[in-house]
Amino acid sequence: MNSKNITIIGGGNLGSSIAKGLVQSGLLKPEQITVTNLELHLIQHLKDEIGVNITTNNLEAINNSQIVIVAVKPTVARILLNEIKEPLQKGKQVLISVISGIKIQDLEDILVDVPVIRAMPNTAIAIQESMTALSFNEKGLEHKDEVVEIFDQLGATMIIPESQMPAATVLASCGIAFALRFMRAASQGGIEIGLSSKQSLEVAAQIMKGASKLIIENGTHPEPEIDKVTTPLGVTIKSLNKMEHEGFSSSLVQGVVSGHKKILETES
Ligand SMILES: NC(=O)C1=CN([C@@H]2O[C@H](COP(=O)(O)OP(=O)(O)OC[C@H]3O[C@@H](n4cnc5c(N)ncnc54)[C@H](OP(=O)(O)O)[C@@H]3O)[C@@H](O)[C@H]2O)C=CC1
Ligand SMILES: O=C(O)[C@@H]1CCC=N1
Repeated sequence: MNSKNITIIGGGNLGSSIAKGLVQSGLLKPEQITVTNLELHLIQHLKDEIGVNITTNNLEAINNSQIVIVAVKPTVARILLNEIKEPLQKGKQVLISVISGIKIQDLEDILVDVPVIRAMPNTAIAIQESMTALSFNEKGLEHKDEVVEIFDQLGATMIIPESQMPAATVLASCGIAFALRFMRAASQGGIEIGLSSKQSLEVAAQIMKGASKLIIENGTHPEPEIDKVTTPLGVTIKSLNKMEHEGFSSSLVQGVVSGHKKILETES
């Protein structure tokens, strides 16, 4: 990896987060990373804060790179891919698409004979804590090790068949927003029972970190961990039962399924 350059096309929410994570990881030097955008002033902060190259010239950036990450909105994806297909087909750069709802076949229809990987990360990639799902086309598989090496530096990585990509999009990528909404709701509850807004948020963030680490580091399931907290006749079970009466788990499951239906419509 040390000698390769990466271009990120589309320095928006996710593209900028990927650039930040890459620099923080130390896997590449900032000068090996180029971020492009339609308007340079919108990504000037990346040059100022993390020292990566910035440009509006997609073709030049691609020609100077071996790995190209495309992070534009689905609505402009096809136009963009048609604009950049020539240098990609000539140079055989590895193309990593984080665009949701655009299948490998759609990418291959435009980019003939190019190694293609679909990656579905979340914005915690900026701090190397993403959950990233990866699917490869046949040529992309030749680059599996180096692509996994990159995303392993940026959090946890899961290789999945592309048929699971809609599910991974909802749970891994949208899921960080679901978790943050839980955090906000918990902290609002905290304020109502007497903690300051600052205290509430600090507590809510730390309980989520603690809960995550318990599961990730111990390899256990949430339910036995919940059992350890629920004292008979106690406070926790009173709160949990009220939450469940109000549809807590059910609303989360339905929300996830609803997002899945939406992405399946896009991918069909
Ligand atoms: N945000 C997230 O958490 C996640 C997003 N994704 C996917 O990643 C993609 C990007 O999402 P997100 O970062 O939120 O979107 P943003 O709109 O924040 O970022 C996309 C950026 O690409 C720029 N852009 C558009 N056209 C071009 C072009 N031709 N050349 C260079 N840059 C261009 C846009 O500029 P302008 O605004 O001026 O149009 C914008 O700054 C989407 O396809 C999304 O589905 C996947 C997983 C998680
Ligand atoms: O909301 C969206 O459509 C994108 C895809 C995954 C996360 N954000």
